[in-house]
Amino acid sequence: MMMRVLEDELFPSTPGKVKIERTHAANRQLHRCFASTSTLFLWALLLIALTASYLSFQSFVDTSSRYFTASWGGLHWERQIRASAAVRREDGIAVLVTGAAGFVGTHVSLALRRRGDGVVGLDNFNAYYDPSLKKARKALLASHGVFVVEGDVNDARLLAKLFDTVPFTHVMHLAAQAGVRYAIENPASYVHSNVAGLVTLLEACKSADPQPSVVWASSSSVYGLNDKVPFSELDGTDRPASLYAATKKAGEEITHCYNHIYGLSITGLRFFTVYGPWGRPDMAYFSFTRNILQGKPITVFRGRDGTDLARDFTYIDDVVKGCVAALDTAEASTGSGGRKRSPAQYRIYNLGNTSPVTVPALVGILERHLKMKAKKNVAEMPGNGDVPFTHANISLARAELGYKPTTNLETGLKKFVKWYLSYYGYSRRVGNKS
Ligand SMILES: O=C(O)[C@H]1O[C@H](OP(=O)(O)OP(=O)(O)OC[C@H]2O[C@@H](n3ccc(=O)[nH]c3=O)[C@H](O)[C@@H]2O)[C@H](O)[C@@H](O)[C@H]1O
Repeated sequence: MMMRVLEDELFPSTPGKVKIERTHAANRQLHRCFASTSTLFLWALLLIALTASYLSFQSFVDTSSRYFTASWGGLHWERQIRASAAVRREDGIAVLVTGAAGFVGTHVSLALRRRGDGVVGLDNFNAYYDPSLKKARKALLASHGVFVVEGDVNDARLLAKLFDTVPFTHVMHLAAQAGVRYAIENPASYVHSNVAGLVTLLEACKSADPQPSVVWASSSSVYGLNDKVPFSELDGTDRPASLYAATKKAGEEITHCYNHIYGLSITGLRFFTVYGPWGRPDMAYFSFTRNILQGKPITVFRGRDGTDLARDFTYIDDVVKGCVAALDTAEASTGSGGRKRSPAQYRIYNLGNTSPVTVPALVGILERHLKMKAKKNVAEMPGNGDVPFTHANISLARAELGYKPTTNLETGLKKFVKWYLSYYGYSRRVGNKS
């Protein structure tokens, strides 16, 4: 029987049968084909479903990991931001302070908070210098009710979120890549923070509703190779001596552009070698103190012609008063929805001390306060961006901000040394670690 079937299939006896058998075979082929096509189709469906669920899982992981691992976002975070931004005095202001865990940022944030203004900090806690000092400043701010968001001014989404959460009246923009000589080692970091970061911040400010007034840190270094003293805001600033100076000068041009197009109220403050407690470890007065205490040598640079270098060292409390006065006198921005309604205020001020001191004199003061002698090496100023001297004319800041520095280098360094010894755990007998 089996043989018969096989024969019939292989050698059909009638043409009709052949036709029928052929039809059956074709059907079977077709059926197989359909069967395999539908299997394929099912597989394809399964694959698509798997891919889709994988992708949505990925996006779920991305989104949720942002909430679980990112340092910003979420309801609790928003509550902290709003609490920190809450204004506690009549006519108080709500200020976003960038670089809040930095030296000047910490002091300005504290001053604003103490008088009842709302303050939210932003800082990326980068490792340009010991981040543990920045964390300690953050803790100090937290103990005064100032919340510092960990994030970068280049993060446009974060900035948009901050402005969505709080209608800041002012931005105090102090986040920057500081330091004159480090630009030789890491030029890109200056462009990243001082140019790209500034533009990202200004973009956020111009789009914010209401637009905040912006006060930001420029630098005495924009005077560059100028030799007319004291440096006045009316002097030319087109001969920067370092990339740091060039990015600060670029900042002055960039802010002008946002003022002109979008009606942002802008105040640029040219800081002159600011020093004091909670200062920056990369600066000379700070690193000299550390080395003197540790019995290590310091290098004192000297001009090519043998002259001593000099700086218009400015004490932090004086600079803070200048910053706060700049915020208080800043007019409102005039734009909205990314468009200017009328011309907006654009100002630039020197915040210096008006009495330059040479670097060897600075060392002498430190030696007296530390009651220790420095092991000094003298070397010619390397050609890496330093300028021989700085000296501020502060008439404009005095007239328009009521800025009046009151702390000389002797007094200011005394306060700095006191803080340094206490912060780094030296006992009262200077030089001994407790
Ligand atoms: O006003 C500014 O806009 C800038 O001020 C500050 O720059 P500077 O005035 O260069 O301060 P700082 O490094 O303390 O050097 C002081 C002096 O010590 C000399 N110096 C320095 C180091 C050293 O080892 N030896 C030395 O002699 C050195 O040659 C100089 O003569 C800020 O850092 C900068 O971010 C910016 O804000």
